[in-house]
Amino acid sequence: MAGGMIYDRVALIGLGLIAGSMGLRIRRDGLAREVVGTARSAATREVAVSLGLCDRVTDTAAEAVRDADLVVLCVPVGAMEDVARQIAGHLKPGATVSDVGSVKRAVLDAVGPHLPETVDFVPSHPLAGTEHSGPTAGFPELFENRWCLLTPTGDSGPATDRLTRLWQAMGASVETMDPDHHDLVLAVTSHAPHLIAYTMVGVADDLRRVTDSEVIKYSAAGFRDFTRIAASDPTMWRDVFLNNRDATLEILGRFTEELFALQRAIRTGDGDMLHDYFTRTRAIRRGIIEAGQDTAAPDFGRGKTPKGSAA
Ligand SMILES: NC(=O)c1ccc[n+]([C@@H]2O[C@H](COP(=O)([O-])OP(=O)(O)OC[C@H]3O[C@@H](n4cnc5c(N)ncnc54)[C@H](O)[C@@H]3O)[C@@H](O)[C@H]2O)c1
Ligand SMILES: O=C(O)C(=O)C[C@]1(C(=O)O)C=C[C@@H](O)C=C1
Repeated sequence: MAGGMIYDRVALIGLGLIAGSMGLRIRRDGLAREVVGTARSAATREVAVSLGLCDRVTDTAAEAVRDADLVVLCVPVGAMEDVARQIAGHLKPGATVSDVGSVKRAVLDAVGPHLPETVDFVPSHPLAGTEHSGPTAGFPELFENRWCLLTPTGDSGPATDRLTRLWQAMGASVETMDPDHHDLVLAVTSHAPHLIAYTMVGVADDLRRVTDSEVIKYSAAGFRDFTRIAASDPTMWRDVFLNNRDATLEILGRFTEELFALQRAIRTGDGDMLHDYFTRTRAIRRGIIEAGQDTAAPDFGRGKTPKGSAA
């Protein structure tokens, strides 16, 4: 469904999974008159144009943001400051600058100080992704039925409203949130789970010598899901952990305590404890489904075929 034109010119910096999905959706539904993209490598820029992720590409970020009324930084969290420095002197007065980083406080602190007072900075985080990265990974339905969290600070009401309309037109439900609170919530729901998946797949890899290829051959569904998550982009996830250190360490501390309690129950044969624990966690899953938030069907994104649509 077309959402009508919301911006005149949108500039996407870094042409990977998220920027690609935004560009395809914005162009498909006419949400901007023009989408300009830029990436460091000429090969990525060429692929982006050939796939229609943007109308045109520029060699530098400084050129891409010229006359753009929305600029979205779609690079790994650790690269945001460098990009902010490159674009700062070239932004159109009155423009909105946003980003899609998975961590919000560190990006706010890294980008904010470089931006002129004539622009509004409205950070965003679409809670949508896959384990694939790069310009070929994007698809226009990525944000459909997903949350997008905005963490504006200061006086950016009209800019936030307009950006909200864009994310909604791309299929997302939008909420605003305090950046530190965002980082704590995401440490629980995304960052720690990714680290646990990385660890579990690492353990299986260590065991390979003992089990030969059985770990892969007899991979059950739970472990397969872990391997999908653990196949995510290494640069992106390195930057997430380095930039959401305190919240992630806080959650991992709690995780370790719970793990020890379960370990003890197994060792002492405390079946009641295990049963009670698993009953509690099952209720949480059922609550998510009843709230209609189980949009992350296992195949969604993998085959780039949204739930319910024909392959
Ligand atoms: N993948 C996900 O599941 C997901 C979900 C939500 C948000 N995010 C966030 O979105 C951002 C982009 O992630 P993605 O999945 O699209 O990644 P991606 O790897 O698909 O794309 C990142 C792009 O940034 C470019 N890039 C990397 N380092 C750069 C640098 N130093 N300077 C300029 N460009 C650079 C890469 O070449 C690539 O074009 C990240 O901040 C990530 O935390 C990712
Ligand atoms: O489905 C996936 O592959 C994801 O991991 C996406 C996911 C997540 O849900 O944790 C990963 C990182 C983001 O910042 C947002 C979404």
